[in-house]
Amino acid sequence: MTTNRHDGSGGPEADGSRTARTEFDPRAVVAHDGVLGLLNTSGLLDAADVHVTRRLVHLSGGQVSETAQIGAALAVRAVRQGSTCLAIARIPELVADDEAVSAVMPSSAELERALADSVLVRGGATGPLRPLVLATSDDGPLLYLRKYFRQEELIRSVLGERRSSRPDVDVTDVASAVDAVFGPAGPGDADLQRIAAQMAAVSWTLVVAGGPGTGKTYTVARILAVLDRLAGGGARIGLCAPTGRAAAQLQAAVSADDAAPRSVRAVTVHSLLGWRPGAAPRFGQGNKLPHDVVVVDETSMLSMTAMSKLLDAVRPDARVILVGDPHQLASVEAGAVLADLVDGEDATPPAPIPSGLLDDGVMSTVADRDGVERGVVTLRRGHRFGGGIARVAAAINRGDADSVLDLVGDPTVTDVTLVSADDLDDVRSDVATWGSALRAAAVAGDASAALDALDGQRVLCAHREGVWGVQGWSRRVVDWLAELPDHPPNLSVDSTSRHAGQPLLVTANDRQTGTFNGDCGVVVRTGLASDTLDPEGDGLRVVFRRGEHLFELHPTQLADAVPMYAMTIHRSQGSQFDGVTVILPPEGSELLTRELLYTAVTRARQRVRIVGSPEVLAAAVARRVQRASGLRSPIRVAEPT
Ligand SMILES: Nc1ncnc2c1ncn2[C@@H]1O[C@H](COP(=O)(O)OP(=O)(O)OP(=O)(O)O)[C@@H](O)[C@H]1O
Repeated sequence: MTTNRHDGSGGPEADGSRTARTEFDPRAVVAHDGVLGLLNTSGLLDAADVHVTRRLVHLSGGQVSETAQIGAALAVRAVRQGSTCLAIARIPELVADDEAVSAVMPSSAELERALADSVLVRGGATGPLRPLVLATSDDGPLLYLRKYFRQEELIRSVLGERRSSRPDVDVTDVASAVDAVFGPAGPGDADLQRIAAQMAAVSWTLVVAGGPGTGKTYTVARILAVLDRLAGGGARIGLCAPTGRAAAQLQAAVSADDAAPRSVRAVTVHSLLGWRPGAAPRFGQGNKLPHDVVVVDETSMLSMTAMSKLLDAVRPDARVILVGDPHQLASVEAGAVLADLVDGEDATPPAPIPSGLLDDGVMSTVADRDGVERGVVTLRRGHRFGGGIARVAAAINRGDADSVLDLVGDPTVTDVTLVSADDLDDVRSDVATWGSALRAAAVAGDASAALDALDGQRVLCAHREGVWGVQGWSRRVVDWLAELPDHPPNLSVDSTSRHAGQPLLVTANDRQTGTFNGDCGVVVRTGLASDTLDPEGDGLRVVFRRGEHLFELHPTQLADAVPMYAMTIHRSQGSQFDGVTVILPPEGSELLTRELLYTAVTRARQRVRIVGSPEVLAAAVARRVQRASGLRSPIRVAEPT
């Protein structure tokens, strides 16, 4: 059984706040002297950043200036915060208006000079250890921990190599396979799903990007059918996703789509690679994966390390299709590879597209023609929701806070509203409607209706802890529900007893029961008898839905499940609900970013209520996750590596 940390907890500094450390703070370095100790006390560095830096300095065997040590510690910090490197030009952002930090922090130019001269970058007399790499890029100098530089290099070189040639296929065969799967094209039909399939046939690597409900899974099922036809049937297809839950959902979606080849099975990326904790993956450079096509779903959640292992393991003559929404939250580990690939600039141009593949007239109407030619097809037509949600989501992505505020305040836009935290009557009424529907269906033993009710509404919080986090809002929802006449009065947030209508969140992967971290189920009566669990557990079952399929478990089979009355936005990734209530904290926080807000709003199919102030909402739209990486533009390294 494994536990995925993808719940927004992210460790003690998960809210991104920087506060000065007291001596009892576990992130404080005990013997903190020197400039690193000072930066630790100020809250900029964690103990881990300081300890790793001291170790690197010790191993390098030479004198390392304080300035270079600051650079090393900031590079460690950058990885801890999700970047693959330190963007040295952005040092002033770290200083902000903190006087203590400003007094000791070198300028970007001083830092770059000190690093270029340092044994950490150049190597010392005692050995070849050079733990840091200094590179230049269009975004200014970048400082890497060597391990991450190597991973990025591998991704760059494998993708560059794959871009330089194309599979040897006949365009007339492609046209007939695409017609067979999609039906004949209409005149001037600029159908991006169809274009994605045409490009997949002639590309070693294709990115299929798009927001929720734009038909990514639908398109992948058809791409696989096209590729299978071109291979004469029997193409070996590896379908994978970063988490167990995403893989299970992908499997359910693909199985329900008649277009997809029947034999495909979705697994986690780790399982595809035979990658167990603490060991190297079974498949890699010297032992390539057998598949002809490898599809990665929810690629936005894939870390750079996992992407580098995957690309190392695919055969050069296997197609790779990366699918996902680049605007969503990135991996909890370092890297935002999908967003980098979608927005980045390639060092080498792609091999020419075979003539006759794409209709020139059709392509002249495609807005992002350059993207298509680079092998990045972005689907834009929403098939699931429209109206206000799509407009608000688009404005959030553009960083257009004024439009977001106009839309949420516009009385004609009824599907997205902003409500004040002092006026929660509507939210309370939504919760009551949700709870009563859940309870009624569960007491009647109607699993399908109970699961429909469960997904009818969800409270999503940016934070896990605190009054405005999952902790506080779960209590609030429970208090509201306990006052309803149809609910048991002894409801509790952390109850271990089960009752009909209780929503549950699974917190760990469990192969035996086929449940995954993040799955939500509901306790229903089986018709046998009681409302609460008796010692044998008879009378109640926990039901789950996977695609079209329902399954039930005895409550005692679920070792890792907790009552769920609210959840973090991180954990809601990959799920959809009819209505969503997004709780913003009263004060803006570093965690509250454009990506987080976009992810929350796009979980809803029909309506969104945002609880918070216009100021905090606008600040969230303006705050972008800036993960530094060298995959966005060509980079150069002065030192031999
Ligand atoms: N061209 C199409 N014609 C008809 N229905 C479509 C088409 N494209 C997508 N759909 C339908 O739209 C819905 C959303 O599609 P799909 O699940 O593939 O989107 P998605 O981008 O994978 O969404 P998510 O990111 O939320 O998983 C599905 O019911 C799908 O069958």
